[in-house]
Amino acid sequence: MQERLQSINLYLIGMMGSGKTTIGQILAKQLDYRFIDTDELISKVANQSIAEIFATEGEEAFRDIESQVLSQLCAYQKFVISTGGGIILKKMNWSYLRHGIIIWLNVPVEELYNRLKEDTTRPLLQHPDPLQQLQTLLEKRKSLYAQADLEIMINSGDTPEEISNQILQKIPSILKKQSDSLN
Ligand SMILES: Nc1ncnc2c1ncn2[C@@H]1O[C@H](COP(=O)(O)OP(=O)(O)O)[C@@H](O)[C@H]1O
Ligand SMILES: O=C(O)C1=C[C@@H](OP(=O)(O)O)[C@@H](O)[C@H](O)C1
Ligand SMILES: [Mg+2]
Repeated sequence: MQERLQSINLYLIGMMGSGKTTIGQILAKQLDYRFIDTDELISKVANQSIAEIFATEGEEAFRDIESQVLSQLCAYQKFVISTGGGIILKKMNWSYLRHGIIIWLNVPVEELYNRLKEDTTRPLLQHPDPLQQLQTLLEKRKSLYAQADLEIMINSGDTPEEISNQILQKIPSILKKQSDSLN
């Protein structure tokens, strides 16, 4: 599989709580790839948590840093890159994501809510009705996530290891599609 992948990066996209950060680390180990999480890198570069960046500089400033970080990452190879849920919002970001294989972790909104209801680190969920907020965000973003090369439908109860294995199983079909389109 590593040989067939030819060091191409894998980008995980999807809603907050879909497991991008968790599954990206497992997938990277399985592929002998390096792992990076855009949020983690942004936090390091800004020397602030994501919540602090939203509070002090606002979402737009965060989105600009997110784009810059992504633009630099696509120069590297052999990375699994877990993104933040809103990375798909900027059109420009798609030109960076398209350097690699884009994988959408599609998780039902009720499951996202169960995972994140006690979480205080996602500023967009600090809302009087977080379930409604997740539904609204997904409605706005769904057609963008659907532009991924691969959609992984996740049911509650699927473990991160199972999901990572499912991704590994499905990657060859994407590589085939890509090589067919070059012929
Ligand atoms: N397959 C899974 N089953 C159960 N809980 C999960 C699963 N994947 C992730 N989680 C949990 O959900 C929360 C959000 O996961 P995270 O990887 O941070 O998602 P994201 O990066 O997409 O926001 C974490 O508490 C994580 O442990
Ligand atoms: O969906 C979003 O707009 C966001 C998702 C977060 O990352 P995760 O998807 O890893 O939670 C983080 O980038 C920020 O809070 C904004
Ligand atoms: Mg994350």
